[in-house]
Amino acid sequence: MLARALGKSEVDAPEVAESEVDATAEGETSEPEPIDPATQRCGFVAIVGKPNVGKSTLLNALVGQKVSITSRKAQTTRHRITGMRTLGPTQFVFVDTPGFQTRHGNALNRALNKTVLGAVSDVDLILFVVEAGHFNLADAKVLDLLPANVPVMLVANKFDLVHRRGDLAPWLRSMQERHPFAEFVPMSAKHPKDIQRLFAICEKYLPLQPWMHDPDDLTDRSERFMASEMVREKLFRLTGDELPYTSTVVIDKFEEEGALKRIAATIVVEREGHKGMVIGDKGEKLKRIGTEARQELEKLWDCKVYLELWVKVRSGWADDDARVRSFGYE
Ligand SMILES: Nc1nc2c(ncn2[C@@H]2O[C@H](COP(=O)(O)OP(=O)(O)OP(=O)(O)O)[C@@H](O)[C@H]2O)c(=O)[nH]1
Repeated sequence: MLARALGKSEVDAPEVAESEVDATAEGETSEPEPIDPATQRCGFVAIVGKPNVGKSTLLNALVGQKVSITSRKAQTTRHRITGMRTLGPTQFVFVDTPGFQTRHGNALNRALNKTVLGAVSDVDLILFVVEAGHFNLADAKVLDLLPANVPVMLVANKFDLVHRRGDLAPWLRSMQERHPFAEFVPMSAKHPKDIQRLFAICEKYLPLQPWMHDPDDLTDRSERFMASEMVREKLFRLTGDELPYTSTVVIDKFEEEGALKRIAATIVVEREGHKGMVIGDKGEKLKRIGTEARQELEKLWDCKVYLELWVKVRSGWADDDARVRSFGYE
């Protein structure tokens, strides 16, 4: 009840709606009553924001723990979907926005921004995530790119880090002047109660239409994609800020032998110096990236994984349109 705690009059923000959506475990009992298609809601929700504001944490919390259990279904919609969640009569389909890159105008950034713009232009709702109480040029650049015809909800995340909550009211008021936000939601992506409240607020923005996916589905991403994302996550987590975002991961081999998956992946970096950062002293960094990614994949798929990692330098790949495409960015 964070928005409520702040009070509508205090922040002069649009009313926060209550609804019957139940994101608790009881809401997902194994044999729920069938929902009449005439009362079903289904729609696309995009999560955008500058790096590090908590988008991934939020998405994982919204989709639930099983986000990474992949089905083998081919992509059937016009969006790149990262996850979905069906609660009560409503199916929330979350679409991928690979991060707005506003720093450089190279081919990779152009491709990413195009994908992002394509992804958000025809969704039903955009969650614009910022850190509660903060707004800088990087946030403004993302906000500037958002289409005018889609409702945008301001998610003021990391509310738990705001010590003087009264200070947030003037900040929220100043945010109202920046964009005609549909709602203001101070919250913490790490608090399940806030996630439940966010579902309830989002629900009414999704159109009344039959579900597009099985209510038990959580993602339609391939296992191959999940493997490259997992390596990428460990790569960036373990190299910190030193490694430029232009580094990427390519899956060279993905084979299944009974209960074993054999994966070979290449981490592609731009400079010889970056290669050293990834490999680390006596190869210790690369080994750790591999071990951590493998352990998580094993947990995810509940099977043995053999993961082989390579590092290659492809100088200037982020500036080369054809190469960007060859690495899977449209
Ligand atoms: N205290 C607090 N920390 C949070 C919250 N949400 C996310 N974080 C932390 O913020 C950091 C960044 O979170 P991510 O989810 O990786 O952020 P992101 O926006 O996806 O980042 P990029 O992938 O760089 O775009 C992580 O250390 C999270 O644990 C929150 O509500 N409260």
